[in-house]
Amino acid sequence: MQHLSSVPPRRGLVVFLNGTSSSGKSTIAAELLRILDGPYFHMPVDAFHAMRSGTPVPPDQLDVALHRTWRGYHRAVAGMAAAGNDVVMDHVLSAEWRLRDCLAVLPARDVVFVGVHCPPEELARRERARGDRPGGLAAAQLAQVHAHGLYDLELDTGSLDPAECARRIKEFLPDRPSPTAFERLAGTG
Ligand SMILES: Nc1ncnc2c1ncn2[C@@H]1O[C@H](COP(=O)(O)OP(=O)(O)OP(=O)(O)O)[C@@H](O)[C@H]1O
Repeated sequence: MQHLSSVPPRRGLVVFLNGTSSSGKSTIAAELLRILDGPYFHMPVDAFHAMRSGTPVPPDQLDVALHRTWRGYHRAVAGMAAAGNDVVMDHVLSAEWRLRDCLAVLPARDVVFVGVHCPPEELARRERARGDRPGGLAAAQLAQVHAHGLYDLELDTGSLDPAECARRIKEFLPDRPSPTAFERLAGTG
C-alpha cells in the first residue's frame, strides 16, 4: 500500500434503510453488501450502542447518553459519506427528532431513503422466533417510524425475500430521483 498525500474527492452514497425492529433491515444490508458494486460499509445503529463501554450510566443520565449515541451515529454516517465512502445505514426512526437530525447532517441529494415495511403479525412472529427482542417492540415503533410518509423506494419484507429486496435496491440506484425524498423532506429539493 502507498501512503497517498491526497485522495480524489468523491460524494459517498447513503442507502438509508428505515424500518421497525425485526422488519429485516440488517438481513437486507448483508445481502446488499454481497451484491452491490464497489466497497460499501454497513453501519447499523445497533453497532454504535454496542461500542459503548459497560460502565453503568446513572439512570438520570441515561437519556442524554442514548441521545449522544444516536446523534453521534448520524454524524459518523455523514462523515463516512463526506470522505467518499458508500454506506448502507440501518436505523429505526422511532422518534421524530431522529429524522430531523438526519435531515440536518446527511447529504440529502446522496441519500437513497428506503422504507422497510413488514405486516404487524409477521413482525410479532419474528420477534417470538428471535427471542432477543422484547415482544411488542416493533408494534410500538410502527406508527412513528413511517410517519413522514415519503421514501425513494419502499419494500415489504412480508412478501419479498431479502435477496429480492436487495436486488430491487440495486436496480434502483442508477435511476435515482431528483429531488430525492431527503431533499423533499428537508425542503431543499
Ligand atoms: N424478507 C424476510 N423474510 C422472512 N424473514 C426475514 C426477512 N427479513 C428478515 N427476516 C428475519 O427476521 C428477523 C429480523 O431480521 P433483521 O435482523 O434483519 O431485522 P432488523 O430490522 O435489522 O431488526 P433490528 O432493528 O431489531 O436489529 C431475522 O430472524 C431474519 O431472519
